[in-house]
Amino acid sequence: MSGRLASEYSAWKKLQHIYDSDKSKLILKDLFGQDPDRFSKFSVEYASKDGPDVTLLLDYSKNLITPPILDTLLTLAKEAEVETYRDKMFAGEHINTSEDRAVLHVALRNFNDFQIQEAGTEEVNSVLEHMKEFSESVRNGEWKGYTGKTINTIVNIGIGGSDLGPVMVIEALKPYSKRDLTAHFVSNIDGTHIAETLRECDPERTIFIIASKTFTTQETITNAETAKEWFLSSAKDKAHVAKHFVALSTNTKAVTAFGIDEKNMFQFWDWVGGRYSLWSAIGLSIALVIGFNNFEQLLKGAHGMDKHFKETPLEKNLPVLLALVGVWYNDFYGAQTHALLPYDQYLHKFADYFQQGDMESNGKTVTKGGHRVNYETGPIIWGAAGTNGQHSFYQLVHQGTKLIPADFIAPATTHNPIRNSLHHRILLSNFFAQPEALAFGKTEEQVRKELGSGASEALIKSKVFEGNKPSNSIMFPLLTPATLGALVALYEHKIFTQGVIWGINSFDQMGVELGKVLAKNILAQLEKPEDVVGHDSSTTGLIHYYQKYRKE
Ligand SMILES: O=P(O)(O)OC[C@H]1O[C@](O)(CO)[C@@H](O)[C@@H]1O
Repeated sequence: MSGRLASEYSAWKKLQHIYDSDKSKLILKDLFGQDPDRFSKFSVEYASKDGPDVTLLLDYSKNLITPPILDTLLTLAKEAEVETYRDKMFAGEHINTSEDRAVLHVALRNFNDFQIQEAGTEEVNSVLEHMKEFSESVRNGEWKGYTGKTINTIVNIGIGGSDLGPVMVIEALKPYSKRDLTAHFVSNIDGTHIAETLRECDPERTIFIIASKTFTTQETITNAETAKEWFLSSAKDKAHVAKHFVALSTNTKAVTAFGIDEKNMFQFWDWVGGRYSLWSAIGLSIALVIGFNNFEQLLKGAHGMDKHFKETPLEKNLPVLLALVGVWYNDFYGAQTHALLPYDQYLHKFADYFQQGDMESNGKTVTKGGHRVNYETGPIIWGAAGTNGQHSFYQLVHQGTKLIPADFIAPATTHNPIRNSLHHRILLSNFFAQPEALAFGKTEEQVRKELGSGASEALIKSKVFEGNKPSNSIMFPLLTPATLGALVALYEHKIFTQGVIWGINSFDQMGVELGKVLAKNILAQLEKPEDVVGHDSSTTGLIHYYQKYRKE
């Protein structure tokens, strides 16, 4: 984040040299064969120092690295001043330089621990208190709708960071949820999303949570207005809006202009990036569904990981290690993607969440200093919950031509130990087997032996697994709120570390602006064919096609 080109660091040059000269020697089978202690050398167990008990095991031994490569990667982190920039972030320095903002999602889960100087941080606790009061009164039935009935449905209307975090966490922490409170999430501007959701809502028993940092996002404001119209078609009196609409935002003026009472507004601050906001008022739907105490556990779990990131030497620092092995594949092996593969159905939205978290943060081409990078930055993030992925895209991961580094994530125990944990044992056997198969493969010799003499050469070749595909494995005892908090913070800090190394600003998102501006212009031209001006022939042709069929 210094804005320097990563390729100028001497450690970067050394890594390139090692890659060029040693690549063919980096064979996992051999590396494990040569060193029986490889697992203990390349794994770290994290244990929270205070707060709720969280332990996490990171096994990064199945990576194409040796001790000298890891040392050089650590030197790279030092040269890029990861520690300095980390400390600047925690101190509230304006490391989001393009927007001149601090980056302080860590202050949302700080519980007065680190000293952070930035306007607004002193208000964090009172917003948490407001969230507590509100969520408890809805959950215990004190909060009543306009006809005096209790609330049984919440609808969060938000998009991107004002949607994905709460969706992911509520899915992940379902075992802790109040089962008689239904949560819906409306994000897409496609009217289908809100229409289908409203079909399932009773206006007398529904609260709409309008979640938007800026309160100007077209999708969110349009969906919120539609929800208000729908609500008022039953409630009639605008005064009832106060019982059914709340806002999560930094923009008081726009919230009140929309018609939401300021006392029903939950504030946050410009130093909370959208994709880092689930810990803020944006987490209100989480607190409503799992209860405030569990929400607080989530925050405390994340704080434990913040402490670890801030205080642990780089060589034992989980986010740093994940970041460094990621850089190794992304920048030297030319890997284009990184798969997140949780073997936990509750984490089925984890990859979706970190698609925004990682790709909106690190999908940049210029450094903070304005130079075009001459290396790869953020990887394409994707994934699905195991074992579903195995029956879909793992074929390519095992035998395709691409190198796909992956993180396998699993809890040692399950919230649903049905049939004496039979399902979980089968799930975990797959979780253990897949990284093993990827790393060690299956040789032609083994295949020949298995198939016997009559097998065709083509069949033999098709059954070979080249192996040597790297992965990390992350395990924890059980997916609790605090563990999830730590896990999410782990990835947040990984993204931060990579951003610092690549010299980019991980905290703006200029790349989403152009499309928004063009869409606004096009919206004004959709009425009549003669209005469609200033476009290329393809765009004009597409709009004309639409105009031929439009009905309204
Ligand atoms: O919370 P807001 O201001 O409605 O923004 C929603 C999302 O839009 C973006 O600005 C761009 O997609 C995201 O960064 C953000 O999470």
